[in-house]
This record gives sequence, C-alpha cells and structure tokens, in this order.
Amino acid sequence: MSTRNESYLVGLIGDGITQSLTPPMHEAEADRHGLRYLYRPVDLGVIGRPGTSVGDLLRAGRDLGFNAFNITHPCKQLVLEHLDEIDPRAEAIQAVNTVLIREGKFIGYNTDCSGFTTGFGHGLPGVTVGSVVQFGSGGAGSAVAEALLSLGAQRLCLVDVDVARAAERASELAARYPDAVVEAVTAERATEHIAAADGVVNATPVGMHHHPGTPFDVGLLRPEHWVADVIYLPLETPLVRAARALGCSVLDGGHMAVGQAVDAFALITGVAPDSARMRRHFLELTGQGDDAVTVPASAPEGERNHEKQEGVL
Ligand SMILES: NC(=O)C1=CN([C@@H]2O[C@H](COP(=O)(O)OP(=O)(O)OC[C@H]3O[C@@H](n4cnc5c(N)ncnc54)[C@H](O)[C@@H]3O)[C@@H](O)[C@H]2O)C=CC1
Ligand SMILES: O=C1C[C@@](O)(C(=O)O)C[C@@H](O)[C@@H]1O
Repeated sequence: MSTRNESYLVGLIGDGITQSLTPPMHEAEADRHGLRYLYRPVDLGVIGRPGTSVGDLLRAGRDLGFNAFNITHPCKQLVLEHLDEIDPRAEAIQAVNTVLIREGKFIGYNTDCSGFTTGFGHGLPGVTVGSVVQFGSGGAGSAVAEALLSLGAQRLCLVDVDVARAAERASELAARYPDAVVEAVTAERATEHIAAADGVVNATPVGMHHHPGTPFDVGLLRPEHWVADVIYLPLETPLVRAARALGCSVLDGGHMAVGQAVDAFALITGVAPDSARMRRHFLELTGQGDDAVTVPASAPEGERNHEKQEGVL
C-alpha cells in the first residue's frame, strides 16, 4: 500500500491524448529520483466524455487519491470554474494546464507559458523578440502570447480563423501590456505584418499529423525571421521544415513540450527535475535522440518506442 503522501498518482485529462509523450517524460524522471510515480492519460474520446466533464473527473480523481492532473484541449478554460485557487499568471492567461490537489483543494497553474518561455531562451538564444505575428489564439496561443509579451515583444499580431477569439485575446493582452501594441489581424492583413516582423509563431493545430499543411504561405518567410512552432507530433512540421530550409532560426514544439513537463513535475513533486535529461529522453521518445539517455529499465516496453506517434499532441 502507499498513501498519497508516499507516492504520486497523476493524470492527463483531454481529448485524443492517449499517445502524449508527457506521461513517459514524468515517469522516467520520477524513476531517476527514486519516486513512485504513475501518470495515466484520461482520454475523453476513449471514455466517451465531453470536455465539460472535467470538473467531475477532477473530483473523482481527488476521491480516488490522485495528486495532480495536467489538463489539455478542450478543457484548459473549462477547468477554471472548478478551481479553489489559481496562480496569478494562469488567471491572467485564463487557461490552466496543471491542477494540484492539496488538502482536497484544486489549485491551478499554467506551465505552457513558463515552458514556452524557457524553451524560447534555450532554442532561440539572442534573437530579438521585437515584432511577432502569431497564428492561433486558443489554449496554447494564449500562453504563448503571454510569454512573448513578458519576453519583451513590442508588437504582437494575433491571427485566428476565429476572429472574435483573436480580438478578445488581443484586447485582454493590450490592457495588461500597455507599452506593447497587441492587435488581432485578419489572415489577409497578416501578409504585410509578416514582412515587417522579427518572428512568426504557429500556435494552431495546422501541421499536426492529422492536420497537415502550414497556417500561412511559407513563401512569405525570409532567412532573417525566427520561426516557432508549438506542435510536437511531428517535431518537424511542414512550417519547421520550410523555415529551416530557408535558414531561419527555428524553435520546434519540443522545447515547449519539455518545458511544460519540467515545470509541472516540479510543482507536483517539489523536486527539481533535470531538464536536460528530460529533453534527451523526449528526443529519444520522438526518435530524434542521437544523444538520448537510456529509459529506465522499469519503463514498460510500450514507453520505449514512441516513434512517429499519430496522436493529437
Ligand atoms: N508543445 C506543447 O507543449 C504544446 C503544444 N500544443 C499544440 O498546440 C496546438 C494548438 O492547441 P490548442 O491551443 O490547445 O488548441 P485550441 O483549439 O485551443 O486553439 C487553436 C486555435 O487555432 C485556431 N486556428 C486553427 N486553424 C487556424 C489557421 N489556419 N489559422 C489561424 N488560426 C487557426 C483555432 O481557431 C483556435 O483558436 C495543438 O497542435 C497542440 O498539440 C498545445 C499545448 C502545449
Ligand atoms: O497541452 C499540453 C500538451 C500535453 O497535453 C501533452 O500531451 O503533452 C500536456 C499538457 O500539460 C500541456 O499543457
């Protein structure tokens, strides 16, 4: 037997997340620290539940002894009303991807924002954040926009097929970052903004295995642009490939994926993870790891071969 004070039971609630690499990242790092830690995907599609059931799932998890959950699409906003406490940054972003269960209470955090920020520093060292055009203003996009402004972006153009969503995000961000220009622009007008931008970000699902393509015409890119993608399955999206071929500085979605996992692991356990080791493990899981670490022998066979996953994330 082990109580919730002696071991960790963690879940990921979201749709289409069965192939997520976040559970094996957490479990392998916990093994390295000698922690008893199980991390299960709770895939809404598999169990036939809607996103609105996230509150019921959290309460069931609490009653069954879970320590924490990661939360993903489509629940990052839906979960807000079920929290007892929320970290100020997550409140500002209005999206939560990590819920700690402490003394029966649900406490929400956003490690997508902190994870993107750390990944940006590692993957694009020394670039001018300056003027950015960002495609997508949903759950990931809200966190990334916040990160870019806190990194010093002076102009941020949000482009979303859901024009009202982009406009709402832009006005919230503009109110909190009065020294920056934050505006929603249409896809047509994005063309002229990309020409004048330092960097371009994809925070849409376009480029995922099941959603191929690029969110804008990559012919608009110049080698001087930096380009960031949040997608990590695949790591090499058509946008990342085109930008690399052109000679742009490129940040793939793996940096954010590792960053959010590192920060969530630290929150859940109170133990500082080895972020470089987690990144090497992540690269191994994606089949990119020429400098990969060995996955602990305790990891089940299925976790040692996550190459070319076809899942949502
Ligand atoms: N690397 C990481 O750690 C993370 C990666 N992600 C990835 O980010 C992507 C987006 O996820 P979420 O933000 O949760 O989804 P979401 O559904 O909340 O937001 C996506 C947004 O993109 C917009 N959109 C879709 N196609 C577009 C297009 N062609 N042009 C402009 N806007 C478009 C949608 O209207 C929506 O507002 C997914 O691929 C997900 O896997 C998400 C979270 C963390
Ligand atoms: O949205 C994402 C991606 C994720 O769901 C994954 O499967 O890796 C894990 C979440 O913590 C994060 O916020």
